Amino acid sequence: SVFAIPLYISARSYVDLWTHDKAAKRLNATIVPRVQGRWPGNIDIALRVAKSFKEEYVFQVFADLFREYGVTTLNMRLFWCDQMITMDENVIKFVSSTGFLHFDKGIKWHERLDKILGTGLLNSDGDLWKTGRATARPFFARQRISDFAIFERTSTTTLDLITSRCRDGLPIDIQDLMSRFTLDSASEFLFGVKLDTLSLPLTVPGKVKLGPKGSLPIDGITEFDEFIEALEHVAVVTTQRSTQGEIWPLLELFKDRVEDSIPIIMNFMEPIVKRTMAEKQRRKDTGVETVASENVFLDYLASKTDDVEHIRYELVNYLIASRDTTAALLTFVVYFFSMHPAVCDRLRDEILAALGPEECPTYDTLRSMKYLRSVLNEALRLFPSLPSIARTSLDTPLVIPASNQQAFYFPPQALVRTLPLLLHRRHDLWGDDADEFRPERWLETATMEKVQTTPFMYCPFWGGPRICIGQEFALNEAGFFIVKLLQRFKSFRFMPSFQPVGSLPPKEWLGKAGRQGLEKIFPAVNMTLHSKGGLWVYGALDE
Ligand code: HEM
Repeated sequence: SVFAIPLYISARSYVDLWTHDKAAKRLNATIVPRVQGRWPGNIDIALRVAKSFKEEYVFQVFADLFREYGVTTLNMRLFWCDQMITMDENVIKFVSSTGFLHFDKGIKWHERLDKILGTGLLNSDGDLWKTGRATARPFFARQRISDFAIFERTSTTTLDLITSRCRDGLPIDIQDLMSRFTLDSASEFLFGVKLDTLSLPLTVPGKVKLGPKGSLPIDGITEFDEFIEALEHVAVVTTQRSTQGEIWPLLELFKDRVEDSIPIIMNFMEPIVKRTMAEKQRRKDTGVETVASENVFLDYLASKTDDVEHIRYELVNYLIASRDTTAALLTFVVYFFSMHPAVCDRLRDEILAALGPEECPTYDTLRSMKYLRSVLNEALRLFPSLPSIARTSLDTPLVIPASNQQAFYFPPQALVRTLPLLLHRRHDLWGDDADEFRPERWLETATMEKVQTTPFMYCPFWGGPRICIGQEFALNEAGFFIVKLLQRFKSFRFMPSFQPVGSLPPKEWLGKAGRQGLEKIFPAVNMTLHSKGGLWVYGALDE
């Protein structure tokens, strides 16, 4: 029986490949080039991917594989199963948009994430997704998300923290601060609760260690740190599971690695949801028909359903979807300010000309600031907060239009990992300066025309029916914060000596091709993109 297992796997794989080759021929389509590893099941490739995620520049392994095969879509065939990777704008268009109905998140996604994301929007498929999206859509209408009062409160607290550090002549971990800023803003918007994580003790310069994503205090953790650590641990484990492919359940045979984190996250949410449901009941008993607050997502959800568990999951989904993504965008913008002072100056000029040193932006002023939008676009181009988005094809084989007049055969139940990060850096689409941070490109007719005719060459918010529902909210939040930031600070200096040990890019990166040779930080992925060890910067006040 020991020999029967590998024999069965090899035979099944052989039959699969033969069937796919035949089907592709019948449909007059091309087989997606298959990676030829040295070990059975391409186990060497799986190990190479896992190692690269830990040690190399972000998605280096995928970029290398595309280069080695000279293509933009590849089948890695990990553990004898189809696993596509693509940075082809036409394939991404099909998966997200024109062929939307032929894909879902897939069984493997659900195995990895169901325990944490449950019935929430980010995690759902089919009718559950349709209902969740239709329920949430009116809430994200323009008039609700253009109320900037929350951003004003949280921005002021955040800026005061940077100011006080700066007056002491010390740097601050912007990534940590942005996570708190977006968590406090999101929690007010989503649950109507001021979590006020900005008022909890900050990490102290020089007294930090490398955490799962950013910096963690060397000594003692607070309840907030425990919650954040649990959220981050889940992100780390689920990302590792995706790189381990089919074998992750085997590696967790004796212990589910998110088992301890989930109760911490749920216990954090429990009292918030319970309070809202009790308030709903109280209002009902006294004959009040209206919701507690029109502008709070939890109240809105509670008016639509009594399913407490679903509401809890929905909140976790929105919290995860909104916090780290927007925090990543803001972190990378400040990183670029520190690397490109001229961009920071030009943006400051635009802001001060439009609003002076104090006035808060409105929805309309934000729209009118073209350079601000260019800076956000450019940061999301080079560092899309979600650098990889996966889908699985349903039960029918597909013919997918790809670039270069090709049509690819896609087998049923195949995982496809789309890679906006690599797509956004393709020289053939973005030009020879694709790896450079140059917001001016967004003001040039050539770029705008290209993006208009090839919209899927830029998709930081994904596309099609599942495009990010919080896109407007995120751009308003980020735009608002940057305006306030540059009204008070004139420049930022990256302070590598304060980064925790093991978080800086290795010396060998210097001079390497692409962004790898330019980077002063170590960009890494745990669900969302982040800077390993945080981003310690010193802000110079305009005084
Ligand atoms: C810069 C910030 C953001 C970026 C780059 C971003 C990007 C994305 C992307 C790429 C997706 C598609 C993911 C997938 O289908 O697997 C997505 C989905 C989603 N985003 Fe965002 N997002 C951001 C901010 C936000 C905010 C602020 C919220 C909520 C207030 C939010 C809520 C969601 C939700 C609920 C989904 C799932 C939508 C669905 O499946 O129908 N996002 N986001």
